Amino acid sequence: MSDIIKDSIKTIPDYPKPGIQFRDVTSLMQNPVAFSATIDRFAAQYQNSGITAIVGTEARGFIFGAPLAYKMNVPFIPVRKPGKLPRDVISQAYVLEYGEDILELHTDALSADDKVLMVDDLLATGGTIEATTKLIRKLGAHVEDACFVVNLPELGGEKRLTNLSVNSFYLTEFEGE
Ligand SMILES: O=P(O)(O)OC[C@H]1O[C@H](OP(=O)(O)OP(=O)(O)O)[C@H](O)[C@@H]1O
Ligand SMILES: Nc1ncnc2[nH]cnc12
Repeated sequence: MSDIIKDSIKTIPDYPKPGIQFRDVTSLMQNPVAFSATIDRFAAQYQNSGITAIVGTEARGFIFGAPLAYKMNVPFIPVRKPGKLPRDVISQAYVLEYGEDILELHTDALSADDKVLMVDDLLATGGTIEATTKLIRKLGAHVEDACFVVNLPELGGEKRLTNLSVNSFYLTEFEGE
């Protein structure tokens, strides 16, 4: 069956390293019908969910998180790579499918009253979203859910989120392709 979201995502073999099948959402963003369908499907999933803030992780989490926050009329909170946020921050180290890094969040961005939806383009090993979950919880806020355009089930991120007691939602999956 044709799926406008999955069909609009290109796969680039051996990028950025040999053995990685890179699922490229820039081709989805180039297609306005696919891009708006993506944001509309996330918004439909979370309408009436009581979400008070959306957290998106640099860089591709910004691309989907900011329009969703606009559509849901809630704040958009960026989680950024080190040294990019100007006020007081908390930090969290993490490991990726092809490297390692640190993520940061402004200390005044969230409070204990917040019910947070995390948004990213893709779930692979789950390292990025686990680090983002830890940052949000360090501020005392509640992680309500995580949503992704793409899940790569073979890389184990979904299991990692289950272990963290975080519900997850995906628009499409690539498995053995
Ligand atoms: O589940 P994981 O194994 O953590 O991988 C998924 C993360 O990797 C990619 O970001 P990347 O760190 O490549 O940065 P970018 O968004 O700046 O391209 C992607 O946008 C996710 O955030
Ligand atoms: N295979 C992959 N494709 C696109 N982005 C990614 N981020 C981590 N793994 C990825």
